[in-house]
Amino acid sequence: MERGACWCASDSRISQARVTYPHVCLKHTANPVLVCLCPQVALAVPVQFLYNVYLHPLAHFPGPMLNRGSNIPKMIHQIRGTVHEEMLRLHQIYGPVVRLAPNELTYTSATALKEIYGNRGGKKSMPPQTALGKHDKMMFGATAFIWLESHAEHLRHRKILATSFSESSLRAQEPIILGYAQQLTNQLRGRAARGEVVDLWAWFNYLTFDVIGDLTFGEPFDCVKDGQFHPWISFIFSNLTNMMYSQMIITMGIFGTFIEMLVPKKIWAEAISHAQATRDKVDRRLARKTERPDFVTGFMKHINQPGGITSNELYADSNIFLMAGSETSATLLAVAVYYLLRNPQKLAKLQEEIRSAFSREEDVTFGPVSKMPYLLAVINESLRMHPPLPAGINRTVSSGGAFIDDQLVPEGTILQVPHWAAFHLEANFQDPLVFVPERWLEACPARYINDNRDVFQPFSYGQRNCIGRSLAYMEAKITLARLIMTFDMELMPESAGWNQQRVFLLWEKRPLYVRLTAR
Ligand code: HEM
Repeated sequence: MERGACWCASDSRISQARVTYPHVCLKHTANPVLVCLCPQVALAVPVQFLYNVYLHPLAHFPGPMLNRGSNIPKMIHQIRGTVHEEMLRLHQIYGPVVRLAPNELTYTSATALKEIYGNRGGKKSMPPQTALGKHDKMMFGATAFIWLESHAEHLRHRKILATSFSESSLRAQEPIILGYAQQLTNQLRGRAARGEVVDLWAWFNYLTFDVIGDLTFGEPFDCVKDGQFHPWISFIFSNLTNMMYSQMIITMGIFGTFIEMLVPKKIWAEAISHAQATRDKVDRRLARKTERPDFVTGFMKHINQPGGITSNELYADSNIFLMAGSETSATLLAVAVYYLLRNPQKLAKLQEEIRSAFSREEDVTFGPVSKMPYLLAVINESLRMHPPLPAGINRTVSSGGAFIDDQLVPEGTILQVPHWAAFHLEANFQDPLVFVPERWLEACPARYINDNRDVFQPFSYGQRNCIGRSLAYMEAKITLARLIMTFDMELMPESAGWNQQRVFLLWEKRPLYVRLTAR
């Protein structure tokens, strides 16, 4: 194609240009393309905007005019990492339902939460945004169960995988968790003895990644032992950020496809080599005949059996275990430590509960810690203050539409209950910005008695809620109790505002600097 020539000039030029699109377009023909498209775009954009604001089926839902007309305001906040704060601000102004973007509504009521994520009393449940899993097939030959649109298919996976997350499986897995928790305190004891300040955010990630890696693949990643991140973790982190961009691209429709074509080849190559490494690890685990109680032991007999799951499906599901089960749990632990160190009276209460119950760290096991009310209250309040998935999970209204809080929402609308915003609204929680574990105690102070506990679903709700919820509580209780048992902790001044983080699907990763003193 000649430099400066227009694609619209002839059909053959169009097809030629499309074949070599990324190079031709970016280096030589960007201006002519824009020249050709400009009049149409210039006309289409305001027409679409006016349609969205005044004639769209969601036109009567409240929200700022710019959000009602265009995806751009939401995207700006997503790119800046402030979408969670923006959703809180909008709900404070407009109430429990807000039109965040032309085709998106966000809700903060418990009734809406049940309708959006729940089983809807026999009506068709709402599927997740399945397009996010569209690259799974290319990487693993199957889509991970979390993205499956069909509820029947999701349920087939879920029933089989759930055997590895049952109470009895958890009890069998406890020694693996205890082993890593012990390794963590040993490592930290060494650093405390040398007077080093440690980044507990990183150490919690080492721990949770080791635990989930070991339970998924039956072999260690040795992050805690080596005191450093495994390259696998950086891939997961960058993959999560990519998912946020994918989500944005999907909402852009045809423009999204255009943008997707510009993704550098290096990113695809990295994703494919990561997928290969996942497959190799799963294959090694399947070839190993062991009764060690990891996830695979629980569902081994269903793999490649009629009505079971195929090994391709297992590759994709294993990838999800790693992504869903490591960073989320590390966030919870880091948040709990941060808020305890900022609130010495609450820390003292927890120290009293734990230190009066045990005389040695080795005695801190799940049985006794699962009966500690203040420890549970601290964990729940940490999940409220800083939910690991701050922006909520999207669902799409299925055929026939849905009645939510007495209003009809048409088919195809994207919905969510944004966790951070819902948990920080004064309409839902008294003193929402204050860390008050007592609100979760049975003997709840009168001031907090009317808190809207039903909207507090940090692990989501319904058939697709978090399968690893009990595992996450177990890991958090054991690790936190062992830390409190073993060390006194002091927050370093450079981490004083650690909770002020941006959100890119998950929270921005920032070091949590703490000085530990062994007791
Ligand atoms: C504090 C820690 C955690 C939090 C806050 C959390 C939260 C969530 C949320 C909000 C969902 C979305 C459910 C939905 O789509 O409605 C989810 C799904 C999921 N989580 Fe977790 N999670 C945590 C820990 C874990 C752990 C330890 C695992 C262990 C492997 C895990 C595995 C999964 C899986 C596999 C799904 C998909 C479930 C499905 O589609 O049926 N999560 N989690």
